[in-house]
Amino acid sequence: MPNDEFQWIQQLTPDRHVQKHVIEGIGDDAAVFGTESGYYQLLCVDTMIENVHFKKKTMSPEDIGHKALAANISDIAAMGGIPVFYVVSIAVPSTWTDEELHGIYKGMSNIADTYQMDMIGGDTVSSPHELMVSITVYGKVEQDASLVRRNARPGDYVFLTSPTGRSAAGLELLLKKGRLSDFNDREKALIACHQRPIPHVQAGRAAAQTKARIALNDISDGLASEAFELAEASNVILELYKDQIPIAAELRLYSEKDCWNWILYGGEDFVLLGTVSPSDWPRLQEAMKQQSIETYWIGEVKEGSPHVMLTDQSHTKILQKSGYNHFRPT
Ligand SMILES: Nc1ncnc2c1ncn2[C@@H]1O[C@H](COP(=O)(O)OP(=O)(O)OP(=O)(O)O)[C@@H](O)[C@H]1O
Ligand SMILES: Cc1ncc(C[n+]2csc(CCOP(=O)(O)O)c2C)c(N)n1
Ligand SMILES: [Mg+2]
Ligand SMILES: [Mg+2]
Ligand SMILES: [Mg+2]
Repeated sequence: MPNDEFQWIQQLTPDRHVQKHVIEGIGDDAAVFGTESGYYQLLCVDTMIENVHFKKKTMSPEDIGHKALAANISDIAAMGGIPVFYVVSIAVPSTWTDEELHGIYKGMSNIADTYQMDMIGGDTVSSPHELMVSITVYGKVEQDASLVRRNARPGDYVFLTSPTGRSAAGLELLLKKGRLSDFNDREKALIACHQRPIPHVQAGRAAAQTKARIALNDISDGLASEAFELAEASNVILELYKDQIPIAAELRLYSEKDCWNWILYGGEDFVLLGTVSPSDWPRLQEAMKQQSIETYWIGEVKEGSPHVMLTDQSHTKILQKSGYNHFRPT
């Protein structure tokens, strides 16, 4: 732990901002920024805590910083937005070194640079046991775009912007062997999905730019759970076709049971799950393709009381809303 809170804050203060709307960044009682006309403002917060979201065994300090910000950027992506600023709250136990904390901030600033985001504030406290990092992200989206969860309608198609399940498979490898063990290239790819997820900002932007009625959600708690959230918010049924759900090449080696467990319930994929009308689907696919993003058609929206169904050949079963639940961790 650093030996002076205030010196530490001073040394992590950026000396310039990329975003021109910052009026006051770190150094006063609150950050001050202007807004742009024509945009709605987006605000979200997500928290990561040691032994729940990461362990020293599973993630390096830089991974922790990267993923904490990536998870928040992913929520902005799920609204079709552009991430702009962030503020960081960190609770630090005495066992974490200056160098490790520096690593966390380096992980954040590296991914922030990718999206030209500025850190404009935060809060620092000590913690008796575990490290916690909570990031609040501010973003913006054009006022004529609307990608809210309640947008799904019967007859819509259900799509995914990438296969799911790799992060959970990577986590299992890390929990078994630890991040400093030897892994083959396939395992390394799975581990990277867990440690350094890439938020689907370009996919969200492409969806927003179609101006179509699209419901969008990012996958943090698992495909089944997030599909259920779309169903509930829109008061519809989502029917997913098992043979249309993409299986990542890196997962094909594992047992059917493990593979489908990760795909449906694993979580922390940070890819996007959405619905769109059949008439807007070709336009959406084209907009995605122009950004070199593949979209996977995985099902249809049906009328009825909200739930998620998984159809395999002609056999249909109801998918439970299982996946990650903080009050019911497995
Ligand atoms: N403790 C809380 N107090 C107030 N609102 C909350 C609280 N926790 C969650 N919410 C709100 O509930 C909604 C769902 O939150 P949730 O955290 O499940 O979504 P998410 O951030 O997309 O998912 P995840 O946290 O799994 O990445 C959001 O609108 C969020 O702002
Ligand atoms: C050490 C360790 N054990 C378990 C997990 C799995 N995990 C933790 S939180 C979460 C859901 C997303 O979080 P949130 O809902 O807070 O966004 C998942 C899938 C992990 N990452 N590390
Ligand atoms: Mg959340
Ligand atoms: Mg989300
Ligand atoms: Mg969650």
